[in-house]
Order: sequence, then C-alpha cells, then structure tokens
Amino acid sequence: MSMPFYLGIPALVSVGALALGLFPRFFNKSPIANLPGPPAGSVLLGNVPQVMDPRTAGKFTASLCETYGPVHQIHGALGERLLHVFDPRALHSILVADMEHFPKELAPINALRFLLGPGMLGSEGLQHRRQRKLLNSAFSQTHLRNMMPMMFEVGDKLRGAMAEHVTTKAEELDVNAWMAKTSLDILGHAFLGYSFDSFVEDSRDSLGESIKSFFAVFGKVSLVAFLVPSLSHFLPESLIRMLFRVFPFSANLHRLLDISDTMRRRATEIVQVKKAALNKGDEELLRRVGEGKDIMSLLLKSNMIASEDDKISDDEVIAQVSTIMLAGLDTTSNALSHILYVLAQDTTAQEQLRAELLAAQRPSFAGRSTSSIPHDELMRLPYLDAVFRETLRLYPPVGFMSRRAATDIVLPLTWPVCGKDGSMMHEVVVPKGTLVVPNLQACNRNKALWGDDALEWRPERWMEELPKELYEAHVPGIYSNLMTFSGGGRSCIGVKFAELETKIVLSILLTAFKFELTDKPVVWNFSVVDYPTMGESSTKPELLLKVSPLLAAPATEKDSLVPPSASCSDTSVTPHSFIDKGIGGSKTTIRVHHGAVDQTMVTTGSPSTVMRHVKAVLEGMGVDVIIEGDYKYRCTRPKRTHVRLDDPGTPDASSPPHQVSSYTEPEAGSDAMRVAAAVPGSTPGSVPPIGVAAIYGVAQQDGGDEVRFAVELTRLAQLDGTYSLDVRRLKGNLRSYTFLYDTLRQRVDLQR
Ligand code: HEM
Repeated sequence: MSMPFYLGIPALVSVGALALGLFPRFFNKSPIANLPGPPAGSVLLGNVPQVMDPRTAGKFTASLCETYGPVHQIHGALGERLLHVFDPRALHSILVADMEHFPKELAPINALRFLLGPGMLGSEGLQHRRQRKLLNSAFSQTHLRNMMPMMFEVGDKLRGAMAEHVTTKAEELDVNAWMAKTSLDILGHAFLGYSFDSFVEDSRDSLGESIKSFFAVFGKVSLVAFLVPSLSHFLPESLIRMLFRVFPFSANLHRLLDISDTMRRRATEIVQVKKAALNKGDEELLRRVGEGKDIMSLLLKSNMIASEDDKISDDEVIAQVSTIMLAGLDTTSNALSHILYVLAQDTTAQEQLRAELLAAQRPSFAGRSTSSIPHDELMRLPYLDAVFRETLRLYPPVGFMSRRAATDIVLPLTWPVCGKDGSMMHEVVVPKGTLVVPNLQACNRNKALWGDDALEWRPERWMEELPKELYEAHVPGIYSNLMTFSGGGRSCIGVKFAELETKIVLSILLTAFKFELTDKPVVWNFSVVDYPTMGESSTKPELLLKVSPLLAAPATEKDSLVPPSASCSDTSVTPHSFIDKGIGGSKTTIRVHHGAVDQTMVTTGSPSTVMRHVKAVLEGMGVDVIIEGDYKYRCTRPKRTHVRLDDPGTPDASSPPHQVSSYTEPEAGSDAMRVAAAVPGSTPGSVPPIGVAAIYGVAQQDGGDEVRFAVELTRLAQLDGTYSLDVRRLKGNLRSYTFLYDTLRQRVDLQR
C-alpha cells in the first residue's frame, strides 16, 4: 500500500529532526568517554549489533565485564555512549537511592507503554507508584497461599497431559513449550481468574497466543524500542501508530501492532466481565474460574474502595492484564526450562532433588487426592531451594535492564576504576540522557562477590555459609543477594509468585518423570528474556529433553480380574482376545487418579459394571464412543445441524437422528476400537445401524459444536476400591462441554 503524501510530510520531518537531534553526539565529548570500554563495532551503530544479537550478546557482554570491569562504556548508535554497569554501589544508586533520577525512559512514551498501554512496565513517577501500591497488596503472601491449590491443579493437568505422551518409555518432548503452557494456565487462573485451557488439544485462545508470541515478534523489530521514544517527542501516540501501519516497514511490525491490538481488545473484555461480576456480588464471582480470589478481582475490589488519590483509571487497569501476563510468563517458564535443563545435565542432582521431594510428599491434605507438599514445607525444602536459587543466580532469565539519567548525576562506586587517562575514578559523572544498562547477570556471577567458583552451577553453596564479601557489598537485589529480580521501587512484584509456581511445578514433574539430555545441542539465547533453541541455526524457542515415566501405575489384584468374561457379541466390553495382545500397554490397568476430585463422580462400584453403565449413558446421549482401553473411552458429540432454542438436555428433534457415520472396522493391532455408540448389541465387525439423536442444550448454554472428550475410570491412590470417573475436554467450546459433563454426571448418578 502506498503512503498518502500528507502522512509522508510529518514522517520525513520527524526522521530528519531525529537525525539532526542525534548527530551532535558524534562531536560532543561525554564525561563517560574516559571510562574503559571496547572499540566501536561500526561507525553508525557502535556495538549495538553485537549487543542486540541473541546469539552473540551473552558472550559479548560477559567478555566486556571480564575485560573492562564493573563500570565501563559501550558505543551505542549514532555516537551515543552507554554505561554498562554491575558495580553494587552504582546499582544501588540507580535502582534504589536515586531511582527517581533513573526512569526507564525520558521520552513521553516508551515502547512498552505504546504496545501495552499505561501498565506497570510502561508508567513512571506518581502513576507508577499508585499502580504498584494497589498491586502490591494483591500479590501479598496471604493471597499467594490461596492460589496454591489452583497452582497444584494446573500442575496435575500438566502431569496428566505429559503422561499421555510418555506412557512406557522415554520420549523427546519440547519441555520449553510445556512450561509455557503451564505458566500461561497458572497465570490465567491466578492473575485473571481465566482459563486458557492450555492442555486441551486444539485450544487456541487469541489472548494466550498473543502473549506467547509477543516477545519473539518484538525481538524481531527491536527498532521500535528506539523509534517510539524518539518519535513521541514530537508526535502523538495515535499518529505514530498510524505511521507504523502505513509505512511498509516490515511484516513483523504489522504483526506486532496486531498482537498489541488483540491484547488490548481481549484485556478490555476480561476486565469488563470481571467488573460486571463484582457488581453482581460474591455469588457471581464464586461461580467463575478463580472464585474471585484472582489478583485482578482483588485489584478491582481495592481500586473501588481506594481514595481518589490512590485510584487508577480503567485504561491503567486494562493495561495491567497484558503487562503482568507478559512480565510473568516467559520469565517463569524459561526459568523452569532452565532448571530442568541443568538437572538433565546433572542427573545426580536430579536424583537428590527427587529423593527430597518424594520424602516430603504427604498422601493427601487440604482436599487434594494426590500426594503433594504443604506450602510451608515446600518453600523450606533445602535442596529444592538451593537448586532454585543457584539456577536463577547463574542463569537469570532477565540478564540486563535499561534506564536513562534524567539529570546530570554522580554515581558512587564500590571499586574505583582506572580511567583511560590513567586517573583513578572513585565515582562517575553521568550526564543527563545517558542510557544506563545494569547487567544483572554479571553481578550474580561476579567472582569478587561469589568466589572463584562463581561460574559453576553448585547448589550446595546455598547450604553453606555465603562469602563475607557478598554480605559486605550490599547487593541491592530484593531476593537473596541476587539481582535476578532487580531491586528498589521497580523490582519484580511477582518474585514470590514465581518462586511458588516454580517449586510446585518442579515438585510435580520430578516425582513423576525423569529428564535427560538428547544428543542435540541446546543453545541459550541472550534476549529481553533468555530462551533456548536447538542448535545454532534454529531461531525457534525450543528445548528438547528425553522424558520418561518414573512409576507405572501397578495393577491391583482387583484390576486384573476385570473385565469379566464376556461374549464377543457383547459390545459393552472389549473382547478378551483384543486385550490380551496388550496393545497400548495399559488395557488391563486402572491408572491412578491425578488432580482434584469431583465428589459426585466417585464410586466404589465394580469397574467393569461402572464402565458398562457409563457407556450405556453415553449411548443414550447420542455420543460416539471409541474404546481406548478397558477403562477409557474417547467420545465425540457431533456438531448440531439445526439450531434449536427449546428445552435443554433433549435430543435435537429437528435434526435427523445422529448416525454413526464414521464407523470403521477395528484394524488388527489398532489401539482403539470404535463401536456403535448408540446401539447395544452391535458387534465390532458389523456396520452399526442408525443410532440415537445426539443431545444439545439451549443455544445460550451449548453452541451445538462438535465436542470431543475423554472419559476414564481412575483409582484413588489412597482409597482401596474407590474410583473416580474423570472426564476431560479434548476439543470444543467450554460451555458446550460443560453442558455435556453436567448431563453425563446427572445421568450416570454414581452416588446412587
Ligand atoms: C523467574 C521469574 C521472574 C523473573 C526473573 C523476573 C524478573 C524481573 C525483573 C528483573 C524486573 C525488573 C525489570 C525492569 O525494571 O526493567 C521485573 C519486573 C516486574 N515483574 Fe518480574 N520476574 C519474574 C516473574 C514475574 C511474575 C511471575 C510476575 C507476575 C505475575 C512478574 C511481574 C513483574 C512486574 C509487574 C514487574 C514490573 C515492576 C515495576 O515496574 O514496578 N514477574 N521482573
């Protein structure tokens, strides 16, 4: 699309003004020019290409720190000089003591404010302090404790979903993608009271997809981070957006704008629904995911009762949705990936951690049916804690940050620096406008603080006395002498959330699976948030590890007796000959239940009788049933052909009776055997006759779409002879599925 000429004028003027404004840098000598530092990589771009390339940035910045020490200069674009720093006193000044003089940006708008709105990452001064005050209380320790059962529940779903991929032997899984799904679901529930359904096959939520791809796309158009603040000096935000839309810059820029638009639209919808629920009262909230205990509901409640001075605007509330989801997603999921990666490298440490976790597990507590560890114990487990701290010390997901000096300011130093002119500098004069880059990773790895083994991954250091040099340096990080979560008034608000989530997920995964390296190399890329790729040439964030199950659910004596003898014409049970082949490996065992239990689906009936009964009920609902095992059915309720608005729960009389049209004969050796869902008495080898019409709810309740779900009988580990009928959505609208679940629950009536 060609650009209208009237839009071209301001664009040309702004680019020209930008160039003229920046050009004098080449000629003005900055006071930081006397600091040691590398030669410029290029006249125009300085060292920017080396610092911005995720592949080279990690090694390059580490070598700068090693060569030039805790405070040095780097060449920026167009003659700019950047201050690269990991000296503890200087960090304290930038992040704590003189924080107000070191905002994120001096321009009216920074890139994150432009893309996400006026949330925590994009606001400054009073506006930021007001937001932080409100959010601080919502992130309190008490509220976090309330979120623990929900985090366990998502962890259980992760374990269940992973177990389906890893049944008997080691499989290569993209652990990074699994951790992203887990963190998205945990954040969705805990922060928004919203379910992203990450473990449901084919589930694609536009907000979830936008959040997951944001940083990857942003990283491809990092020029935006430079252009937006510069342009915002002379152009309003709306015009910058319009310019970006009409300029044929790049497809990625347009994609980034689309992502930003989607996030704003979905965030607005979510906040509106929450506000409406809050206005209707607690009953309505209790019915929703998160039951009103989610951080966003708490924030909205606090904002309603806050004084006029403390209140934040609707725009600010909406902006927090994308801001906090982004701040908490890749950071925590990539930290989890990194921990699993180092444990795959060091299998002795993995075994030690597993032993500690298994020993701490309680069979059941606080309504949980699966084994898990209560909050206080989990947070105090010494080796888990040491592994968490040590991995986040050596591999902080956010390696560096940026600030701008708002005034000329003197930076105190812990260690004096020898200037290029040979003078010893005990402090550094930082001119207004200087871009300051605190390097968090370099501080965490500083041998002067951590000792000669600072570059080694050694969790035991946390169980010993830490070096006295570390204590004496007063590193300003909020967590454990580390800079990983930054320090001061803009430090990470989600530090405890991240710790709790990471420890819960590790406690679930390491007690169920073993993680090993594959023979493919893994590369960690240094970016806004560090991420793994498989090999040097791939750009896809990915971490392949070999995952194998630790415990196969043992078959009980009772289990091995089922199913009872059945004739081949009885389609309600799988013929014995089929089972005896052992296809799928789990035909004759009942798996142990994971996750929360729906009490109405618990039964002490004989498993084979229960399964026959359940199948008959499903047939009565016109559902297609595939027998996947003695205790597992895969079900499909077909799409409605005509929309009806009459009473719920009745077969759709206006549509033709549902025909089992996709019947296929079971192949010898196939894992699943399809049966005629609606017709008792049909045999596997016969084409089923026309069956019962499928069931649909009223349109408001049930969209009439195709719904696929799995029904499985599992046994409760701690209660002999007690089973749970687990139903899991695989595909289809949540409301339609809920209608089917409720109908099935009523009709099977397992409590009778
Ligand atoms: C291992 C996980 C995490 C790490 C390493 C981490 C690290 C950081 C760092 C270094 C900052 C400072 C950034 C800067 O000033 O430029 C920060 C800020 C922030 N983090 Fe985290 N974070 C993590 C998890 C989370 C989680 C789970 C949440 C929320 C659920 C969260 C929410 C935030 C917010 C809102 C800010 C901005 C605070 C402000 O500007 O006042 N983070 N985080």
